[in-house]
Amino acid sequence: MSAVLVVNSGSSSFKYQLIDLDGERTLASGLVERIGEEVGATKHKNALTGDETSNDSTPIPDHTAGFAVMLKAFEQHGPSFDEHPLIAVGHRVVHGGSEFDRATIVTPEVEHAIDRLSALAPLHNPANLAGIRAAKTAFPDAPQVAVFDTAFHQTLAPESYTYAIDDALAREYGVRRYGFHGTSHKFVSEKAAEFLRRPLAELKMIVLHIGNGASATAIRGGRSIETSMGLTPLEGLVMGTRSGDVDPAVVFHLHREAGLSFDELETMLNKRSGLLGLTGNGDMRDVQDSASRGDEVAEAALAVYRHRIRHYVGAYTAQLGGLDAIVFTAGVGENNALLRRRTLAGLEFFGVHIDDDRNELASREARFISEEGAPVSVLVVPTDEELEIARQAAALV
Ligand SMILES: Nc1ncnc2c1ncn2[C@@H]1O[C@H](COP(=O)(O)OP(=O)(O)O)[C@@H](O)[C@H]1O
Ligand SMILES: CC(=O)OP(=O)(O)O
Ligand SMILES: [Mg+2]
Repeated sequence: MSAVLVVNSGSSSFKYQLIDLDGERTLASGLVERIGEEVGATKHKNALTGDETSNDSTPIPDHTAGFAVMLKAFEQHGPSFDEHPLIAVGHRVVHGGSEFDRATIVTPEVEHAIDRLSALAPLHNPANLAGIRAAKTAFPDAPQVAVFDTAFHQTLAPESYTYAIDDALAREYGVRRYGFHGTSHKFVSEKAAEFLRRPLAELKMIVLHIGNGASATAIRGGRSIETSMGLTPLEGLVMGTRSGDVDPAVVFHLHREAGLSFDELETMLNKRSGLLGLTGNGDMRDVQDSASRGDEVAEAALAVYRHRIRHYVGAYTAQLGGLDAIVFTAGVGENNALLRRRTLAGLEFFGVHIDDDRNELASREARFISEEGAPVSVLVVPTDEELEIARQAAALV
């Protein structure tokens, strides 16, 4: 028995999964939301019995209180930690800066580094740290392992991670591209190679992780060589609420002309842009539904969204010097067939041929959506960041 509890903390919520690595089974999963609000909301599912519970009447002032609620759910609805003793708690940590190129056991120094990197990921790192501290209190005997979104992208070459700004300033303040969603890009690229029955070492691929947050990564021989998110998870693709690429002068212009403060602009670009900014709704399902009903604003927003993805597919094909596979993953990438088809339409000239029947097939398995024998394999590969975190945590302890 080797169970790992995986924790993915956000500022006002956390998701968790208890994973048994013998056979890689999820034993339980759940969600604690609305931390700090008047009342919290929790869900817990015992995957062994199918028993599901939820509670949305108890206030949850902070992550430590959230952990107590989670522990109680395990006690009341199982499975029990006595039968599935924890070998580790694995934490998703969004920003690991240049310090971490792999998962690591959380020591006081590591905690300190995650705290210091909060300046570069103010929305994510403080929450990740709160989760780690709560887990230490709840499970004092289990090693805590931090698995960083940035780690997989530490293989980027300087010409790919360097912003062409004042070098001394950039060095002093750690200004460079770091890249995110690395745990997912790594998991999905390995799974794609397995599915294609080809060694990862000889594959050139582009992974499109398109969820609420979205990023594209070019992977050559299993190593990340280009990725669309940058210093923070704001750069690159159009997202649910984030703008992705903009000219930085947009910030100066709106500061001077519209009188918006830097804090307001940061919030605008991170939380009120992307699909939400363009259409008033940040959820792809809703935007897609509106577009299907003929809403022109929604259709125009989707055109911007697809255009940006194609931009990266073209750029990354050039940087890879060829292309074996394009892989779609995450909430939108796995589920939105129309978006996949329209994004890659017209790319036959470089070997991309989508098979409409394969593309429309809904499935939870890795699958081809390109035509049989097409020069570029286009795949959908469901991501599983929690399983990858559990694997990396177990490998360390
Ligand atoms: N069946 C679906 N069709 C289209 N979009 C979907 C579908 N299921 C989920 N999505 C979209 O996926 C996004 C969430 O993706 P997810 O990977 O869960 O994001 P995150 O982990 O960043 O919260 C939402 O925009 C949601 O609308
Ligand atoms: C780093 C990041 O953008 O994460 P998410 O997609 O979960 O918001
Ligand atoms: Mg995600």
